[in-house]
Parts: sequence; C-alpha cells; structure tokens
Amino acid sequence: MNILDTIVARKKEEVAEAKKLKSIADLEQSVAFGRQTYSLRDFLVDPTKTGIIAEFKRKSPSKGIINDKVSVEEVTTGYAAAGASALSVLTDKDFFMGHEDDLIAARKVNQIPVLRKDFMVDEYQIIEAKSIGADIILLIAACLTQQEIKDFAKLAKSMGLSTLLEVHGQEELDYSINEYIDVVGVNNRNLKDFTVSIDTSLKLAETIPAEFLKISESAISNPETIKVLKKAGFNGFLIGENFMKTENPGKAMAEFISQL
Ligand SMILES: O=C(O)c1ccccc1NCC(=O)[C@H](O)[C@H](O)COP(=O)(O)O
Repeated sequence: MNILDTIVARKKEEVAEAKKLKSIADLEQSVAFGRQTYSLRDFLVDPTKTGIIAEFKRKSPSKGIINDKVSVEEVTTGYAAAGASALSVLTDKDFFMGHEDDLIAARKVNQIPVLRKDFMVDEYQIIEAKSIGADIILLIAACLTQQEIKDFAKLAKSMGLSTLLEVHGQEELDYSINEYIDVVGVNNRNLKDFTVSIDTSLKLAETIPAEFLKISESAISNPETIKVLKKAGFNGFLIGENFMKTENPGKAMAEFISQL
C-alpha cells in the first residue's frame, strides 16, 4: 500500500472516531457558520496580493519534521503581512503534526482565506472545516471518485466555501472537473512516491479549462520558478517547505517576494 492509501485509510478511521465525539448537529452550532467567508478566487486575482498560498506545515511524509518550533499565529500573520493571497493550514495529525486548533488559531488572527489542508474522504470533514473557520477545502482527485468530488464540492459551495481541486495528471483532470470547482491545483509532487517536477504543472497548464483559476503546488523554492509558472498562465502558487524550513517563515516569504 502506498503512503496515500495509508493516509486515506487512517483518515477514514479518524472520521469514524470524530463522528462519535461530535455530531454534524454539534458542528453546525459553531459560530463560524455565521461568518462571511473569504473567496479564494477574489484573493488570487487581487493585484495587491502575491498569488502565493503560504502553508503552515510542521512535518511531512517526504521530509519528516520540517519545523515544530514556530507558532501558527506568528507564521501565518507573517505570511499575510508578506502579501499571501491565502493560507494553507495542515490539520492532519499523524502524518503532518497538524491540528484543527492550528486552523482555528490562524483564523483568529488573519483576514485572508484559510485553506483546510487535509485529506477529504467524507462529507463530515467539509462540515467540520466550515465549523472551525476554513474558507477553502481541498479535494484531492487521487483520493476520491468522480461522484464524491462532485458531491463534496457541491456541499462545500452550499456552505460558502471555496473549492480547490488537486490533480497530478491529465486523467485525473479529465474526470474530476465539475461546475462546483473554483480553482484547479496541479500538485508537482507525486503523492504516492514523493517524486517532484515543476513540469507536471507546465504540462497541464494548457489543458485546464480557461474558466478555472489554476495554481501550482509543491516543490517551489525559487522565484524564477514563479516567473516560469506565471508565463504558463498560473494564477497562484502553494508553497510550504521552502518557507517553513527557516527560523522565520514569514520573513523568508517576504525575501522570496522581493526577488520576483
Ligand atoms: O509533502 C509531502 O511530503 C506530502 C506527502 C504525501 C501527501 C501530501 C504531501 N504534501 C502535501 C502538499 O501537497 C504540500 O504540503 C504542499 O503542496 C506544499 O508543498 P511544499 O511547498 O513542497 O512543501
């Protein structure tokens, strides 16, 4: 079984456990259901922002511990100050050392869209994302059927959430696009063997229908790469490790932006 299958299997166990502790009715009591969400599309096209979706990630399956010394509040406000269009916050515990509390904390101190970066396998998680203040949910095509992607995206839109569909190849793109998707992300990382290539984004750039904004995700560590991706038509860039591996990720992002 590859790592993605392992993550998905564990995720299904976690969801079953979570449902025993907190029902959907309990989740819907959250004050977050009354807040106006921030639109990922609006913030990606905002000329005063950078198009960077900056990620708070302590650990990953491919790199192990990256940085478990910095606070989510300090990092995410630093990202926002540097011009991030959105924040990505890992909430997976076992493989990324994340937590829902990290997203709740980031929500409290930032006024830009927050992505719940996790592996959605059940509609419960989408309602849970809304309940903790997320603006965006991620649908990873490699983990879901075509019908699940459509059902989950439709549910997310009904709650005012933005939907980010993540693909890694043409076949996934072809079967997973639907009318409830706002933004298409191309993951440069193969989530099954961790190999990375920016060419993954460049190959798919022209096949993503024009009505979708598109972002490139993973393995972006050089400002020159942003210039190449922008020329290829990408509107956004999801970057985690390149900033998180430093003592001050917000400062690292500001320095990165200054070279664009
Ligand atoms: O990052 C991993 O090792 C990983 C392994 C398996 C599934 C997902 C994984 N990462 C999630 C992401 O897609 C990245 O955190 C995100 O795109 C940022 O990538 P990077 O800038 O390379 O940290």
